Amino acid sequence: MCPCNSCWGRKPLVLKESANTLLLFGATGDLAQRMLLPSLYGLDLDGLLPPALRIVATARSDLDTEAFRTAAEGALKRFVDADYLKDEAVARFIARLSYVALDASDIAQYGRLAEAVGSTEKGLAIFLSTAPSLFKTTIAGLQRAGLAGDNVRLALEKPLGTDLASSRDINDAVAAVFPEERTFRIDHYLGKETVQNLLALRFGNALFEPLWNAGHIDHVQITVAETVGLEGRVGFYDGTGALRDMVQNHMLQLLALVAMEPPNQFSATEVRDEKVKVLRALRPIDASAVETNSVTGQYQAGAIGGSAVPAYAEELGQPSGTETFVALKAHVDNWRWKGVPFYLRTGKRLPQRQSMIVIQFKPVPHSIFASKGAALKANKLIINLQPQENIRLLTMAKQPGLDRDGIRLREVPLDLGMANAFADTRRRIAYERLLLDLIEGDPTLFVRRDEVEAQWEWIDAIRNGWAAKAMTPRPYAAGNWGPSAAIALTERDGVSWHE
Ligand SMILES: NC(=O)C1=CN([C@@H]2O[C@H](COP(=O)(O)OP(=O)(O)OC[C@H]3O[C@@H](n4cnc5c(N)ncnc54)[C@H](OP(=O)(O)O)[C@@H]3O)[C@@H](O)[C@H]2O)C=CC1
Ligand SMILES: O=C1O[C@H](COP(=O)(O)O)[C@@H](O)[C@H](O)[C@H]1O
Repeated sequence: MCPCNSCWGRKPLVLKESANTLLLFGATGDLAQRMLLPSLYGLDLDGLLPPALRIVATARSDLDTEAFRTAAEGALKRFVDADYLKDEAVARFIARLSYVALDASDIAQYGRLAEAVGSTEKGLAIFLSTAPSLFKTTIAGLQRAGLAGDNVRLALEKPLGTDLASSRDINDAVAAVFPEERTFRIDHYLGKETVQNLLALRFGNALFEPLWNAGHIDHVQITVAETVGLEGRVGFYDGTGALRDMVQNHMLQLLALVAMEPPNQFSATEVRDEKVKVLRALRPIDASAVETNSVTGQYQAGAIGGSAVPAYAEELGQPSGTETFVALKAHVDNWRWKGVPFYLRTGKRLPQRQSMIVIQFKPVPHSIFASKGAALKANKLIINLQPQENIRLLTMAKQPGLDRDGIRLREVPLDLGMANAFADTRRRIAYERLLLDLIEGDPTLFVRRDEVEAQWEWIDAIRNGWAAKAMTPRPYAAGNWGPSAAIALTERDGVSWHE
């Protein structure tokens, strides 16, 4: 912590030096192969990794360094766009890698890891891309092997618990060895370019902030729709469900970024202080509110893009009460957002992959065009996170022409998008930003303990409410936007989901 004795320990002591070793747990896993190794390669390609950085990979599989390097090269060939695979860059990256086979649950084996890592004096960044059930022993093993000292940072992948109690348990185990300023909790949505661009849009322009409140905004919609189903993560997903898999982390982070007050600077403490205030101001959706403010669903057999898709229970191999879809109507109880609903929805096997935030502004107070028969639509700001990354402001404009009987208006998008402005920039994987920040020691885009715990507190109330009201997921056919009750959730307020 900061030694200044005047900031109540809130100010992080930022470790300015880049780490010279990255220790990657779970290096043979899906996340490492699909995202982490390609991200590290991308950083290396662009000359962003410290020249001397070594990457020590570890997992249970009985491989040696040569075999791991071959597997890593295979992963790059599969998951990196061929345009960016340059022989020289691949060879340079692969040469950074070494591998140590280790059963992370056996604390006695960590000595071998310490040997491979060597001195931590010049900074060690550790990334746990393993199941959370391994976190406690891993942390104990690292400590015992001398891999947890002052120059060591620890990054943890989600899920950080399954409820507030288990999350506290993990956080306590981490905090016993790694102080908060050296703990980097990953939410990969914070690494997405458009998510960071949301902050630039809000706080880099004079235009939006004066309107960014209940006086001018009617409601906010946040949609994270996926076409994929279980993708082989049977045990994990069925024990988790959409609320805990997506809302607890990614969607609440998006909501917090939309709703937060301007931090006085773009730095870790200030940004996270503002986000946590929003999370704490979320009105609980408890047993008295779950039936009106939440809808859950589970996909049945259907079709997406013309291809037949089996039901969730069929993919799982047994009946289940787990929700694969959730829609919520949330409120942030503070002055800025008084009376403004935040509608959230996420689900698997929806018609298209689409993540977006829609800010629906209120209509103009009086239409001067009504007497001429022209209809006005209220402005809408649409922030597309994926698959397209762009920001559009829907505005009203005059339809060109000499209309004798009046004036015709139409809705036109003002494209504030990155697609055109940065057409020559390589689209980065979200983990590139996060891995670079971990290596360099900047925690701004990582989630602080109080944020995670505020998120869980809100989620636990919803789950307890569902249990108290014996709510079970409603069926929806794969390829639809969830059960019809999710449409009714907004239509009751005269609002339609933006599609
Ligand atoms: N995959 C994804 O898209 C996402 C994953 N996550 C989270 O990231 C973490 C990793 O996910 P993912 O890569 O998909 O999981 P996988 O099951 O594909 O990989 C798990 C990794 O952990 C290693 N491992 C398992 N048990 C041990 C052990 N006892 N000792 C040492 N290593 C062990 C495996 O090694 P080996 O194979 O050699 O046994 C493997 O490298 C999970 O917590 C997951 O929830 C979060 C967001 C997205
Ligand atoms: O964390 C998770 O995120 C993915 C969706 O990530 P995205 O970047 O592709 O939007 C989701 O599929 C997965 O279930 C969840 O665990």
